[in-house]
Amino acid sequence: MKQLKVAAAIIINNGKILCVQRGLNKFDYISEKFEFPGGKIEAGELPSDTVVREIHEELEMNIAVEQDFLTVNHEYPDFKIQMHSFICSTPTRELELSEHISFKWLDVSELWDLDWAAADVPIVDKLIKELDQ
Ligand SMILES: Nc1nc2c([nH]c(=O)n2[C@H]2C[C@H](O)[C@@H](COP(=O)(O)OP(=O)(O)OP(=O)(O)O)O2)c(=O)[nH]1
Repeated sequence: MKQLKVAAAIIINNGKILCVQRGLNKFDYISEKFEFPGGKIEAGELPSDTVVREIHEELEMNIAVEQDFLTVNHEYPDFKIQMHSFICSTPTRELELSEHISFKWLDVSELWDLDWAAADVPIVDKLIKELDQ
């Protein structure tokens, strides 16, 4: 089975977390799901560099990586992913959507209002455990 290596950014600005929605996809289990922005790690690239590059490409946003958060291994029906996630900061909430169909800036307590890609569920759980007080 194909194994993807992905890096994703949990971008926090004034306590709100950026959540982005994927468009229609050939795999119904990721189609229109919410996720953290990011993408595939290129050969020789550090995962923390992947998130800075991808967030600039996809959202025209400049972020700073603050800390390693969680690495998730998830098996979808057609492929496996290993996803590294990082807590990141950004000086402004300005962004330009190019690959996603919507976005929301949410408090951690609101994260479960969204329909997340399955691989993101452990990240959302950990954010709620660590940040919701
Ligand atoms: N970026 C990102 N991808 C995620 C998350 N959760 C999750 O299951 N994925 C999956 C969806 C994709 O299959 C893969 C990420 O690859 P990608 O962003 O390059 O997406 P893609 O397959 O649409 O891209 P491409 O082949 O068109 O370049 O990981 C997440 O939180 N962020």
